[in-house]
Amino acid sequence: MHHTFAAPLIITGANKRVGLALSKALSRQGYEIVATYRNDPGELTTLENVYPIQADLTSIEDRQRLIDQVVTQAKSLRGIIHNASLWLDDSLQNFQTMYQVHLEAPYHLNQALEPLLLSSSRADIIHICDDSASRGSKNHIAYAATKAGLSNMTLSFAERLAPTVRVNTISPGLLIFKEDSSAEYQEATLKKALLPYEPGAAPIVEAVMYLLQSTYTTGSTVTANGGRHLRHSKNA
Ligand SMILES: NC(=O)C1=CN([C@@H]2O[C@H](COP(=O)(O)OP(=O)(O)OC[C@H]3O[C@@H](n4cnc5c(N)ncnc54)[C@H](OP(=O)(O)O)[C@@H]3O)[C@@H](O)[C@H]2O)C=CC1
Ligand SMILES: Nc1nc2c(c(=O)[nH]1)N=C([C@H](O)[C@@H](O)CO)CN2
Repeated sequence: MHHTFAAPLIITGANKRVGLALSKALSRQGYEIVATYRNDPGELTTLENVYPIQADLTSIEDRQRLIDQVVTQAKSLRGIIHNASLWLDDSLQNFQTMYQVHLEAPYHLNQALEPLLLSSSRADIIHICDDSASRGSKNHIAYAATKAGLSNMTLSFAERLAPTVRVNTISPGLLIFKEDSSAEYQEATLKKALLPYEPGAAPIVEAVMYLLQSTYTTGSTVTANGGRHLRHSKNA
């Protein structure tokens, strides 16, 4: 990245699915985007005002390289959207990996980039979590626990960085099925919400657009779960 930024937005895990939709929508709104990816930048290289940077967020060295690049080439920081994530089955190894991606990386980046965030006239940190953080998930215990930790960090960073930096959680239910998810799994999942359809990235894009322009919201959670939290007899 040899570009000098005024005040970019960092989006992690930006090369596919929700992260890519965010990069497209926000760059179209005029934001400069630093878009991190792990393996393949994909379409990111074709987007105007989007600057891909490779970083495996489980690696402290990769994260430090990302931080050093941003600090060197940006005058301030409009914000950080922590989207990168892995939805892994339960195992100790997977717990450690999701801890690194969902907790250690956001903590590391928020702390290290605090001076750049505070030098902005207005900055936002957005933690993309999961509805299961507030109710648990018997088949994804480690995933839900690490997402719950990320949601808790919203409270601490919101208090620490106010009023210049707003810090909020987005708590989605279903967004986009994995390509290999079965028809049976998809049917069962859709029935769990009052709004029984796969919404795609739109709930996140809508919530991010709201938060980036909000005047009085910090330390809060924007829930976009299709009513998943309500028990409803017809599909219970
Ligand atoms: N999809 C859904 O239905 C739901 C999603 N969410 C949350 O919404 C967000 C977006 O979801 P979705 O688009 O499905 O996410 P994905 O599972 O598609 O992954 C998002 C991105 O995270 C990146 N990533 C994974 N591990 C690492 C790593 N070690 N270092 C750097 N990047 C990494 C992936 O990169 P790579 O290309 O290398 O894999 C990918 O680009 C996530 O935070 C997710 O937890 C919450 C509820 C439901
Ligand atoms: N990083 C990811 N997190 C989650 C995903 C995903 O694909 N990547 N998917 C889900 C499920 O769709 C769930 O919301 C419904 O079964 C959860 N988190």
